[in-house]
Amino acid sequence: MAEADRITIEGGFAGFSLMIEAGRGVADAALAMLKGLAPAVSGDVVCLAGPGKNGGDALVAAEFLRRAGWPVVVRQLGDPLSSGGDVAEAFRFYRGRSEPITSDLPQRVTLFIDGLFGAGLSRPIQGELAEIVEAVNKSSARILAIDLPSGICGRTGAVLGTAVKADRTVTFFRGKPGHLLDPGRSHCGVLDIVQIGIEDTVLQTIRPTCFRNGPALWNDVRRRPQASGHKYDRGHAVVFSGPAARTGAARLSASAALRAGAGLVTMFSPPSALLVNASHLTAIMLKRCEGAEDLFEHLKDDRLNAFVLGPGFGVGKAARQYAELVLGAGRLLVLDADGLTSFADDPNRLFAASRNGDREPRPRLVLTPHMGEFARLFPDLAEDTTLSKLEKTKHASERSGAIVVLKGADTVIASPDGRAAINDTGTPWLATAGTGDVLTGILAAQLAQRTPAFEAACMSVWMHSRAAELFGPGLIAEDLPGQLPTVLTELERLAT
Ligand SMILES: NC(=O)C1=CN([C@@H]2O[C@H](COP(=O)(O)OP(=O)(O)OC[C@H]3O[C@@H](n4cnc5c(N)ncnc54)[C@H](O)[C@@H]3O)[C@@H](O)[C@H]2O)[C@@H](O)CC1
Ligand SMILES: Nc1ncnc2c1ncn2[C@@H]1O[C@H](COP(=O)(O)OP(=O)(O)O)[C@@H](O)[C@H]1O
Ligand SMILES: [K+]
Repeated sequence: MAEADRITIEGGFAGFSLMIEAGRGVADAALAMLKGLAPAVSGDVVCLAGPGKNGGDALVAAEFLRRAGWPVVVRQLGDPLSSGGDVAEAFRFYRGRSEPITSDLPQRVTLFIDGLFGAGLSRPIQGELAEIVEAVNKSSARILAIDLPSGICGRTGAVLGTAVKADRTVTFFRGKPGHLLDPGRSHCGVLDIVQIGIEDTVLQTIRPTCFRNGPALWNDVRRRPQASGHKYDRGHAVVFSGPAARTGAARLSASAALRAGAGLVTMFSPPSALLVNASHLTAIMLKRCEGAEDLFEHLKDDRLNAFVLGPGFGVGKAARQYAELVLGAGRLLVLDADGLTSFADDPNRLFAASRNGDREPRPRLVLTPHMGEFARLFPDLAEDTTLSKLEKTKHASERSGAIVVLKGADTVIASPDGRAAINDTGTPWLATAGTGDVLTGILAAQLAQRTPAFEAACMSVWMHSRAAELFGPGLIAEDLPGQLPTVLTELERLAT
């Protein structure tokens, strides 16, 4: 953002004009929150203004709200005139009441506007400032945060000391990692992104590598059936089944793979589980696979191009051997659950198989850990409290040469080439047994259709989340594949 700001100002746009536009955007969001209330009988709109430009934005917003007829009071931290520059100008722009800030907040407040700290937060909020933040959070008034809820780190989403819990946050130009990563995301409430005069062309200079996950990132490379195509054009996905008592996870994955667009899906099953799998499968094919030699034979069919290993598979030597064989044969592999845990004692063995001797590999391996599984493969990264979830995932991807999908409410997807995406869609109903297995199947389908692996992972996470949103409350893993046709229809509509 500092760079975006600099390029814009260098291009002839005054810094204070950016602040005016930012303050106007905040005032508009405030007016939307105040809609239906009458200024004459409402409590005050209290603008908390910090010492930096975040406070400057608050002062500008305060002036626009005052002009709109609202009873506004500014509670000021520090001396804005001594800050100089745009902040001093903002202070002169504001013509209303201003008092020094204390933890003794006004009694009748309709709305707090939090302009204490934004991108410039440089240390934890402590002492009386922490008391002020706690008092704001405890009040029954609604809270609108400027740029970031004060106390949230924009780079990591972490709470530094304590942080405002906003109902709504207005940020400028683009969202930042701290808006999308927990706990920052939950402190933001509804996120509004307002344009303040910074041109999109600045991105050509800045070349960002981190994105908010969404169709704009990948819908144009999404594969779809061609008019004259046949099923093999859409790839042949394979899911490894676990033993007789643990076959459900692999079937969830396989049915998702078929729904998500793989032309064919085959389950590779140990002999003990053939009967139970056979009694449940229809369009999905079934093959016996007992040990490395069997798999080696099967891999001679080079139409089998994308594999899922892990859901319900069991931890141990078989998983390690199968993963190495599949990668060694140049196939694409989604490794999940038990497949990941099987390499806990020797993650480097997995990373070597992932690179497969290539000097500049195109990733063929996708790892889909939740935080617990991630800690088994990357214990040092998991423990490092200085790293954000985004940074942990990026390091893990670089180290392993694989696409890493670190799951959770704020799933992060990273590629060894440095690109990363944060997903902020989906519902908490996804926190239910087996939804991760469904994700592996959706992913295998995209890989089978030869979508580049990073885009395949991003789109799969998004489709999975969208399926959950469409189903709504009461979701169980089995419900997700049935929503995929609607998700695909929506994506088709967006593409045309
Ligand atoms: N394109 C842009 O970059 C724009 C930025 N704008 C605003 O500018 C903000 C960034 O402004 P600044 O860089 O001035 O930073 P801030 O306004 O976020 O705060 C920086 C000030 O807070 C102090 N501070 C930081 N952490 C503290 C703590 N824990 N306790 C006490 N004091 C602390 C610092 O010493 C410094 O004086 C953005 O968040 C946004 O609201 C807008 O004016 C519009 C344009
Ligand atoms: N609170 C949440 N909000 C949104 N998505 C969630 C939430 N919790 C979990 N998920 C998603 O649900 C899935 C759970 O996968 P996983 O942990 O592997 O479970 P399982 O092994 O039971 O399938 C992941 O895709 C994850 O991102
Ligand atoms: K703020």
